[in-house]
Amino acid sequence: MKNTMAGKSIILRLELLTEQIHFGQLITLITENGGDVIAIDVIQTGANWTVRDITVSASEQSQLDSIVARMKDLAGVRLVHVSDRTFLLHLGGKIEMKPKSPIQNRDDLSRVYTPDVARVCMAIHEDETNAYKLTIKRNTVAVVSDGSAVLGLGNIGPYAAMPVMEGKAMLFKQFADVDAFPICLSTQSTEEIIATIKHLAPGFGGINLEDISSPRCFEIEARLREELDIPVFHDDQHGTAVVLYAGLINALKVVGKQISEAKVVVCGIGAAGMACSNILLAAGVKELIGVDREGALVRTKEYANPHWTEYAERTNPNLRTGSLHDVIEGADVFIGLSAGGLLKRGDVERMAAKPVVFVMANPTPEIHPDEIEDIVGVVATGRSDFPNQINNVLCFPGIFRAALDCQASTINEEMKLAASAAIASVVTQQELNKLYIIPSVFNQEVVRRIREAVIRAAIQTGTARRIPREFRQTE
Ligand SMILES: NC(=O)c1ccc[n+]([C@@H]2O[C@H](COP(=O)([O-])OP(=O)(O)OC[C@H]3O[C@@H](n4cnc5c(N)ncnc54)[C@H](O)[C@@H]3O)[C@@H](O)[C@H]2O)c1
Ligand SMILES: O=C(O)C[C@H](O)C(=O)O
Ligand SMILES: [Mg+2]
Repeated sequence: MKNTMAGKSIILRLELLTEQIHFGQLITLITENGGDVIAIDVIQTGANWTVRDITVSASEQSQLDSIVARMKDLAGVRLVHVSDRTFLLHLGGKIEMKPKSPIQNRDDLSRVYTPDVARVCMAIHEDETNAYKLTIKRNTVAVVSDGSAVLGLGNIGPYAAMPVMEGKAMLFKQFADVDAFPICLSTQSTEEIIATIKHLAPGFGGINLEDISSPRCFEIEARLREELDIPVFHDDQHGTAVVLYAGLINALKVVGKQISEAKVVVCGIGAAGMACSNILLAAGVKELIGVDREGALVRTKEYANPHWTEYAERTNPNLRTGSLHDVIEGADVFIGLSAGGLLKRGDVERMAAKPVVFVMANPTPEIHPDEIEDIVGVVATGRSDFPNQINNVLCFPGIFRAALDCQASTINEEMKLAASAAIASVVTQQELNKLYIIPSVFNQEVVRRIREAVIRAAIQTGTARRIPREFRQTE
């Protein structure tokens, strides 16, 4: 399994004093440290100095790191900056807003803006449901984070969370043509987050909560679901659960096990771990053990986190106690939604035969798949650079496409289960194998099937406020 991780080439901007350093010395330094010079661009030159961009690639990040470190020590060289393709893609942000039609003359101006726009405003004032017809609401989702649990990076704050939220907005647009706005809030107060989202809801057809740490995320979502009439969906909980269940349906087929007989250990009972556990219980898992920082969650213990106490009531029927290392013995399925590096090869060796190991912490999984590939039935991660990417990106574009198209008032359990089944169904029986349990996000069937299945579920459960044309005859 090859890890083709992005970022193995960098661009070094160097200011060189030409009397002190020869270009050949730089090339030697780069090649001696395992790098290849891909391109050299002259940016500026003076009488005895020059500024150049040198693009260097290497097979390992550590080689690039040592090239950068040694450059810094060279006399006559000033390292102006180092950028890589990933950073270049982020310069100035990743998305922009564009008008749908140009404003070319006064007539256009008076229609899109005052005075004519006033008639449209009044049409909405008279009937607020017209907002779905006459504003961006029908196709727009707010991706809202407080920066408190960004990927597996933790509480890095709202500014640092923006690249992830911009990325989600890109994915919404590319995969499902949903217009999404990244919104990062400078508060981590539950009440302030709830109030802020309620105040900004009028312009949106849905709210995608993202990377808000547990347990606050549970109350924030529950209150907003109650108080708003548009879908509120905490992606780290439900998007992850939908995709996890889709992956597990297919992984269990590969290893020939039944979900009702599988012993499942979930590590990290935060936002994602809680929702994934809930979907697994609903799907019929009987022996489910949650593990977090205090070891296996068990009802004979007291927890400061009331969600863990409630969780322990519903899980761990055999009252197993101890660390992850202790309770993983004999498990058929491991699901990691905690932090990088927590799982050891020795733990996987002690699982049942043909174990299913979903190590979904981002960006660093609980164990590197290469370390266990030879001893697992199926291994999956959350990343796009390994096979079997169990990532909520497979769910959120399609589920919101469906919710917007039928103006769903909420996204309920039936809609989520329909989405899981739709994702799993994209992989045919003939295609299914250890390295292909879940479709690629680039597979266009994914959004199409989720949309269809979820709209049907919304219509059947009465949350659809609009029946899209193609569903009208058949319902
Ligand atoms: N692949 C995906 O689609 C996907 C989706 C959501 C979250 N995730 C990943 O799952 C992880 C958790 O995300 P979240 O949103 O649930 O965050 P969270 O902060 O709500 O939950 C993380 C949980 O892991 C626990 N944890 C952390 N370190 C631990 C340790 N050493 N031992 C035991 N438990 C530990 C925490 O106590 C917490 O309960 C992150 O790495 C995130 O990137 C992946
Ligand atoms: O953003 C992702 O790649 C998945 C998920 O939302 C996460 O928080 O890790
Ligand atoms: Mg997330």
